[in-house]
Amino acid sequence: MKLQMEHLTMTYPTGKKALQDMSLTLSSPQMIGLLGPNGAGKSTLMKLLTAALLPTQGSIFVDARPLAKSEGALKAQLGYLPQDFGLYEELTVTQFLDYMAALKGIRAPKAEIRRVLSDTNLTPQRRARIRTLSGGQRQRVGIAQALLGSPQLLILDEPTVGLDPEERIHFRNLFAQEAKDKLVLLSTHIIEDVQSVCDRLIVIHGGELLFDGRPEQLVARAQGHVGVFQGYPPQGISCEVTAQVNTAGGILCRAVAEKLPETVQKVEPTLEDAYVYLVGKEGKRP
Ligand SMILES: Nc1ncnc2c1ncn2[C@@H]1O[C@H](COP(=O)(O)OP(=O)(O)OP(=O)(O)O)[C@@H](O)[C@H]1O
Repeated sequence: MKLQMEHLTMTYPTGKKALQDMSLTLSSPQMIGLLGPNGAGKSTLMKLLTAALLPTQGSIFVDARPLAKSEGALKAQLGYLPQDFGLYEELTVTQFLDYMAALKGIRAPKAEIRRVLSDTNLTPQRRARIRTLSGGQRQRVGIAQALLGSPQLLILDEPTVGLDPEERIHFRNLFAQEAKDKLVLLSTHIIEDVQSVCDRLIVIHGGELLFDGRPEQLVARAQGHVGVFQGYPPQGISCEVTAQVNTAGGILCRAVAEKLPETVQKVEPTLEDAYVYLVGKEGKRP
């Protein structure tokens, strides 16, 4: 599957320009992490790709056909977890998945529901009413409905929100497994979610594309811009602290900056440092 976005612009009726002239091509199999600060335009991009919104300018092609002409075909291959999805509070988990399976036209729903319940560790809750579930369990129901029918395209808007660290690792591995033969696009604020599993990262900020490439290419951009300060960085140095630790010798701060003082010990950037460096630099742009 190939999704092409050409010069996509989305301006909401309020006048807010949420995406500006975005051109990207996504092809399967691949797991792509979509990163960006709050309000960057990640959900807007995902809504455009799932035809939940129409762009004000630009075009989307699905396997070289315009999205407007292939919407039915796209939806048949799509598993989508929106950021705010409505759950039917009075249904049990199985009833809800059964309903979603019917909407998706899945032929043997029972076996498929059993599979997604097991993949999302929800088998023990299968008979629980949705209103009785915890936040993390509700999120897993959302993921389960996206996985129904093994769609070729998975679009997951912040799938790990509300999940505990153990569950996050489980889902990270599950999505990576799915991406072996599918196209998986997931948005997140959590760098660890994309660190070891995504082949490709797309970073957007203020509706514009800041970076598109492999994680190690993003890391390379921050080389020479990450240092460790003994104590807090002195006043007057424009930098962003990405970590701090208490040691026997006092506090050590890890910070990224466009220009570090000569005396600071430079260290290898992590992906998180590189992301903070990229987004911070953009935020300071006049
Ligand atoms: N329906 C809407 N009407 C007007 N403006 C909107 C609408 N939806 C989103 N926006 C604005 O568009 C911009 C991009 O929003 P979007 O939800 O796509 O960002 P995001 O990257 O997903 O943010 P977050 O990480 O906080 O979920 C924001 O400034 C937001 O306030």
